[in-house]
Amino acid sequence: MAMSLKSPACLLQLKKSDTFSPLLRPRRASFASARRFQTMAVVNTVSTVGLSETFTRLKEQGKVALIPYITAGDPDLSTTAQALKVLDSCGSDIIELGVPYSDPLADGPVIQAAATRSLARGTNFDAIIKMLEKVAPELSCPIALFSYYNPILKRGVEKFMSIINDAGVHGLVVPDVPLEETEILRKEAIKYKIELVLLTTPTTPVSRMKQIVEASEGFVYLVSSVGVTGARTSVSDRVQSLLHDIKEATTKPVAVGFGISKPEHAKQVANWGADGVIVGSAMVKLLGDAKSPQEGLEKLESFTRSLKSALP
Ligand SMILES: O=P(O)(O)OC[C@@H](O)[C@@H](O)c1c[nH]c2ccccc12
Repeated sequence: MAMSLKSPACLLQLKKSDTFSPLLRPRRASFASARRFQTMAVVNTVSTVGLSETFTRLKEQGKVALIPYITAGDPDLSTTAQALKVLDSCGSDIIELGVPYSDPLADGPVIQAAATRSLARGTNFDAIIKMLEKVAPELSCPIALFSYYNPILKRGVEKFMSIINDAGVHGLVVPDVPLEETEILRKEAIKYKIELVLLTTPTTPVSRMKQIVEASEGFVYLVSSVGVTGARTSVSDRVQSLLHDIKEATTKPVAVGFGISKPEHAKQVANWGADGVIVGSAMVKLLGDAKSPQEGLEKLESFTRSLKSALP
């Protein structure tokens, strides 16, 4: 669908969008969300498949997944809601939505600043969930929520999984959960049909990488470089050998993140055999630097399209 945010009609289109892509399947739902789903059915909601099925479908089509990350509530939650729709309608295959956290140790300055802005506006988990309950049924691509471990523990693992499942979330990425503690998360995630994505890095020993890929659901997150998130001028060519090693160990899809900020980076990583490409800081920067939310959304749209067109 040719989509531009130039005209207000576009936002109208976004609201009416009932993109029924071949990826759609009746969502698994708890009773509560099933009831909500039935009542919503009249308003052209779309339903999405989960992370691993998305990768399966893309692989059948010889395509590589584009996976943007944005921080919820930056610059505000209503812009986040629109950004999710823009990302969805401009070619994203999975969207990583970050829950802002006060101590984002693995994040570089761009995402740290986004989290600070969002928290300063009063963004909290309940408000994010409320927004998702409204927006998720209108998206044709699945959401993978991104949260640090502490907020999950504070709310209670089972409660957290149940809440995000009811809100229509399909996946969860927790960058700072030690592998030894993933068992608790995994058990509850499986119970609530949430795909728990685990991360492996360039310094992860092969034996530990094998445990991680074995336990990871949805896809394996390969962190491309040591350090924190943030756009790099180039993507380390070590990624090629890391992808090779992981693909020797598993048939699960592998998506690469960290530093990817240009279409040529995305193309390079796809050529090295990645099943998905994750872009965060570069997306977050567009929204954060924009003079207005509208300008941020327009820049997000054209950047997403440029990345998508660089991928098979
Ligand atoms: O920002 P980058 O360099 O494009 O990397 C993706 C990253 O933003 C996203 O996946 C993410 C956001 N916060 C994180 C913390 C740890 C690992 C990954 C992340």
